[in-house]
Amino acid sequence: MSSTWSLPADIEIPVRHPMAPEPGAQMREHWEKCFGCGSDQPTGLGMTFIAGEGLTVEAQFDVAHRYQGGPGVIHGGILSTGFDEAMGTCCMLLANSVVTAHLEVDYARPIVLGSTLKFSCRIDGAVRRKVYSSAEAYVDGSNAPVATARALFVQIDMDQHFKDTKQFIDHF
Ligand SMILES: CCCCC/C=C\C/C=C\C/C=C\C/C=C\CCCC(=O)SCCNC(=O)CCNC(=O)[C@H](O)C(C)(C)COP(=O)(O)OP(=O)(O)OC[C@H]1O[C@@H](n2cnc3c(N)ncnc32)[C@H](O)[C@@H]1OP(=O)(O)O
Repeated sequence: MSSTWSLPADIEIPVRHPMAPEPGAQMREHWEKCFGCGSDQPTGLGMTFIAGEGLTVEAQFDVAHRYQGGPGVIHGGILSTGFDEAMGTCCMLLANSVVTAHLEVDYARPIVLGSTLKFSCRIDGAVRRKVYSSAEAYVDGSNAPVATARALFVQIDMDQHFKDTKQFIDHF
């Protein structure tokens, strides 16, 4: 796998928020209607997240048959959604609201339907509102990643960012 991705020279390691879940504790969903993590989104991925040490998060979901791309294997867009959600949730360790500005994925192996797909994610650093993250995906029983990803998230003001879609929101 190769990538042209590089981190900026002025990157700094941010501080994990003191109110972030303890290592080993579950990370909460950020929005119950979210396709990735939402408990009120029955057709979604139903991802779950465990806070790790430092600026890390472990995530997973089961690769249901409806996520099929080619015969018997996951759709690449579903895999990238999993990365997006897992790395975005990792940014919640900073207690910031973020959206994805850039996401890139290297697909190394096909992922068979019925697998449990696991993600190891970390925050690599931050510059101003920018939070850089990277992650690997694994399937059960393998130590070699089936895919890797890197992403840039940008901190937002929630009221401002969702000002034109408030009709979909009833609790913030
Ligand atoms: C729809 C789902 C929403 C989910 C999030 C909801 C709530 C958030 C709450 C908690 C978050 C927790 C967990 C998140 C979990 C899951 C993750 C799912 C997230 C998504 O799935 S979210 C949907 C897809 N996402 C978008 O819908 C974004 C559309 N977009 C924009 O809304 C703007 O584009 C924005 C806000 C990104 C920036 O706009 P802006 O005006 O605020 O700021 P600006 O442009 O100045 O950029 C500031 C600095 O970022 C650099 N920069 C920007 N873009 C770059 C790029 N592509 N490449 C390299 N650098 C980039 C600039 O160069 C500058 O850098 P510098 O500081 O060095 O000048």
